[in-house]
Amino acid sequence: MTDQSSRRHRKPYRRPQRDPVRILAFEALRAVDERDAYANLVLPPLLRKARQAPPGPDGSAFDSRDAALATELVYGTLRRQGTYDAIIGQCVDRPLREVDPPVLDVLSLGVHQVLGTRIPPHAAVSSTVELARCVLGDGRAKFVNAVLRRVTAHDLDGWLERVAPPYDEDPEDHLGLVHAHPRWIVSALWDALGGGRSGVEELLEADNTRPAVTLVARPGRSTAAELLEQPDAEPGLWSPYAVRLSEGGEPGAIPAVAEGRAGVQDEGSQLVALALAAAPLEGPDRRWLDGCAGPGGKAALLAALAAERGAALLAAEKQPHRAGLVARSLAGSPGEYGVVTVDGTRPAWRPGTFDRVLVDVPCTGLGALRRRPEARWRRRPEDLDGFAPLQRGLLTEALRSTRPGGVVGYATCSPHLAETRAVVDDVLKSESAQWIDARPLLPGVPELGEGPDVQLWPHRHGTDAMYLALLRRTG
Ligand SMILES: C[S@@+](CC[C@H](N)C(=O)[O-])C[C@H]1O[C@@H](n2cnc3c(N)ncnc32)[C@H](O)[C@@H]1O
Repeated sequence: MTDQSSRRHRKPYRRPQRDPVRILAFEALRAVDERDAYANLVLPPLLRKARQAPPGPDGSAFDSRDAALATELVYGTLRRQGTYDAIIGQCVDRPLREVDPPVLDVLSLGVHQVLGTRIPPHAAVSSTVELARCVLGDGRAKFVNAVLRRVTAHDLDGWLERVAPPYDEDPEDHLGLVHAHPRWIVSALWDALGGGRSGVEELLEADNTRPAVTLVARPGRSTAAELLEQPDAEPGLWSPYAVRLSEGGEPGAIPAVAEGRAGVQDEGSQLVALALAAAPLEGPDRRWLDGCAGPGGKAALLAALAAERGAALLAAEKQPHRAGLVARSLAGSPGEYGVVTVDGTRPAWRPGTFDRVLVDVPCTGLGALRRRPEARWRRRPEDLDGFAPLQRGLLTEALRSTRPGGVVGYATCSPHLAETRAVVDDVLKSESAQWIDARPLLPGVPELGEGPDVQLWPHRHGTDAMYLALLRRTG
């Protein structure tokens, strides 16, 4: 064949089509993968930039439907990463670790569209191949095309039958692959929840569902009624100060939120602050401490509650920049308050200074997996060992900072038993304190277990899985 005839038969070159939604989703995945960024922090500026960009060649601008699709693609792909990796592993002829990370990100985005959305498979494949041509080049786009065609051979259930062991053979691995959680997290959640298969499946599914945006009307500064004037606003489920925005929207644009009279806060966090404030107390009730205050959500609610009864709140935080966030969150609080940068395991105040103390300690965050789609794949069981001494140290000093008869709330945003009951039980071996039954202090909230501590759950209460133990200082 002459040069001329081969040229005649070659397909004419066609430029790849740039799809701003998929390019944005790819950029977000790269940031999460390369820089260990959090998707919930990376996405908003990318979406803002896309909205401000000039319209494309066809005259279309990036609108709210594009933003919703990009968000769903990023969150869905990250959340199901472990399951998608197992499926991709069956469709490539080499170990996954030998596939370049950007190629794997494009493949995962494609698999999510094929198996996890209503986008028709052929459209999912062709849009992913176009994305690959834009961000990886034509050569690697061919590889993406070949792999995704293999993925389209089955639907998600078909693939799960192939990659997950039967439940009876290995329940944790089965549930981990079907509901996209690492095995060790399935085990830990199951231990904390107790019970049989259906409860843990409901919990794992709830972790895969994005939560509604919940607002708190800070008492004395705003009211739920004011927030309910927003379109798509509904009363919260348990907290009298909570309002849910079913459409999410832009909470920062609501005047009460912009002015700090209200905030964005999960109802579980609201309940923790409300229960601590409602715990019965004899004697003075003037000095409150939030010993782990950053970024200041619970501190702002506590400050408002303290102000209503003439008490003062000290908000302590070890990290200077997070102490700055606390100061911002408390700005405009009506009562007396202070913010200090301090290590709560070596406090600067005298023992027995406070009447009520909250320590909402650093933890694995396994109770908030629905908010952080990538977190479950990043956490390691060894992380628990890192938090253990700090959690014990902070609770010990919180008790020592409290006067006899005063109340301490120990809270975590993790239901892992090593971070909840085990910490409290250990500290009670050396500190003088007794349990307070926290359940009556969350009025109307069902299924709080046998007490005296409480564990909230996304699938039961629609909240993050917050844990709260209330203790009274006795000596
Ligand atoms: C789970 S967060 C608290 C969330 C906060 N209560 C809220 O509702 O916004 C734990 C906080 O404890 C802080 N922290 C970590 N070690 C600390 C220490 N030794 N002393 C005081 N704060 C500490 C972390 O920087 C982090 O801001």
